[in-house]
Amino acid sequence: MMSEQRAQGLIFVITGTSGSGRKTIARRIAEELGFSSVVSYTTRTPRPKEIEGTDYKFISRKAFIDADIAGEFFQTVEIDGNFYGIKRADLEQALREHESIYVIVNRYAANRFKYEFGDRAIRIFIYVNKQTIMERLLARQTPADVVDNYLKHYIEEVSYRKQCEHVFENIDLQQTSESVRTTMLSYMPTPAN
Ligand SMILES: Nc1nc2c(ncn2[C@@H]2O[C@H](COP(=O)(O)OP(=O)(O)O)[C@@H](O)[C@H]2O)c(=O)[nH]1
Ligand SMILES: Nc1ncnc2c1ncn2[C@@H]1O[C@H](COP(=O)(O)OP(=O)(O)O)[C@@H](O)[C@H]1O
Repeated sequence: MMSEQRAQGLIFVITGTSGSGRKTIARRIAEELGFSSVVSYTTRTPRPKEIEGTDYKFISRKAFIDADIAGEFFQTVEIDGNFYGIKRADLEQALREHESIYVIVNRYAANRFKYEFGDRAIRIFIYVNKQTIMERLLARQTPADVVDNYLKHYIEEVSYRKQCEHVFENIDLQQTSESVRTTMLSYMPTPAN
């Protein structure tokens, strides 16, 4: 069964509470292990330091809606008036080209991945407590409205951990990255000696 999963490619679905370190951890590990990500499209305004194509593919509402009507999205969600979605073609291409891929999404997309891909979708839930998110974001001069948005969804987001295959509290970044990395590697074929 495991070899079938490998042959078809794995999807690490990184989810959890916003601001908990999902992007930071996923990117560190991906760089090390050579995993590729599928980047979501969004209609939200880019924040300072966000990079087109790396953080998101930023598009207009009209372009998003047109693509949605044309059936181009694997899934979409509306959060605080902004649309987010992963395109089917991007997902299919990534799965063709890479043995393992990852996505960073909220619970709606995580459920969708699980439903569609079953055992090939491994949900990794990363969280920290509300107070810590606030302290970390404020220490990095995150705009107050962004912090508010993150915290507003905390309760609904944190309860999803019970449904995920793996759950990590991100207290120490190095330690969490190591644990997530070990977990991901446990799904990968052992390299031949
Ligand atoms: N369902 C779904 N969620 C997404 C998608 N892309 C991003 N997200 C999640 O939606 C939320 C977007 O909130 P935002 O404030 O923009 O957070 P950030 O982009 O993680 O800093 C985050 O939890 C993302 O991980 C997607 O394509 N589908
Ligand atoms: N263990 C940690 N300790 C302190 N700061 C952290 C830790 N993990 C992540 N961060 C910081 O917290 C902020 C939010 O992380 P980010 O990866 O953007 O979260 P998410 O993708 O879950 O919204 C970033 O500024 C990041 O550098």
